[in-house]
This record gives sequence, C-alpha cells and structure tokens, in this order.
Amino acid sequence: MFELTVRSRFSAAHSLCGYPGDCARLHGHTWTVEVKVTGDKLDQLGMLVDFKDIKKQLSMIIDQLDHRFLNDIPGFREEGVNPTAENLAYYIYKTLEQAIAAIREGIRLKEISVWESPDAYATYREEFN
Ligand SMILES: Nc1nc2c(c(=O)[nH]1)N=C([C@H](O)[C@H](O)COP(=O)(O)OP(=O)(O)OP(=O)(O)O)CN2
Ligand SMILES: [Zn+2]
Repeated sequence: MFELTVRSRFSAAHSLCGYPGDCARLHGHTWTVEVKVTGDKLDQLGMLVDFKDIKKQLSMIIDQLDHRFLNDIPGFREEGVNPTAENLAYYIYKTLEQAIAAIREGIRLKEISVWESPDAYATYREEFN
C-alpha cells in the first residue's frame, strides 16, 4: 500500500456558537489542510498519482474557504454547524472524496486533517474493509 500526502494552507475567520469562552467571538486562523491518498498500484511513471492532481483538487476547495467567514459557508450556515477543525475536516473529506477517487482507478481518499494552529489538529477518515 502506498500513501501520498499533500498539504496546503488558507486564512479564514470563524466563531464557535455556544462555546463557553473566547472562541465564541469572531477570530481567525491560518489553517493547514492535509490530504492523504492511498492505493496499491503505481503507474508507468512510478507514481500512485501525480501530486499535481491532488494539489489541483485541494486548491479548488481551499479557494472556497480562503479569506472567508467560515460560518457563512453553505454546509455550515444552513445546517447550523460550527466550523470547528473536526467539522472542516469532515466537510473537506466529503467535498473531495469523489474527485480524488476519479483521478485514477484504485486510489482513494484516506483522510483529511485540519490544523487550527501548529499544535492542534483534527482528522476525519472512514474505515474501509
Ligand atoms: N476540539 C476542538 N477544540 C477547539 C476547537 C476545535 O475546532 N476543535 N477550536 C477552538 C477555537 O477555534 C480556538 O480558536 C482555538 O483555540 P486554541 O487551540 O486554544 O488556539 P489559540 O490560537 O487560541 O491558542 P492559545 O494557546 O489558546 O492562545 C477551541 N477548541
Ligand atoms: Zn478558532
């Protein structure tokens, strides 16, 4: 099994409704997003999948989040979901899942991690048999 990892960053504000402290107020982070992709077979170039193809998918979702108020993004606002690191990891996973699998047969999105700061991050993954 091979595993590829690509990271990117974006800046965005959020507030955590109902949070018993400062994080309920408007504030921002430089978020880091990490994508992990797995699969068994390399292509004729010796790649599981071109990093560029993963970066392209990641940059599309990053463009939708960068310099935004995350609470206003559909998926958070409409559902009344707080844009925590956990919920962002889930949101990005669900947004990228199909597009990553479509890059090449036999590869799949393993997990998404989202850092709020260099010291704190959340990961979402789905278990497959
Ligand atoms: N499980 C989670 N806990 C917290 C989240 C989260 O998304 N998931 N988010 C927050 C707030 O967004 C908060 O801004 C982050 O707080 P913290 O990690 O403490 O980061 P700071 O930059 O404020 O660091 P300090 O060391 O506290 O100054 C809170 N919890
Ligand atoms: Zn925060």
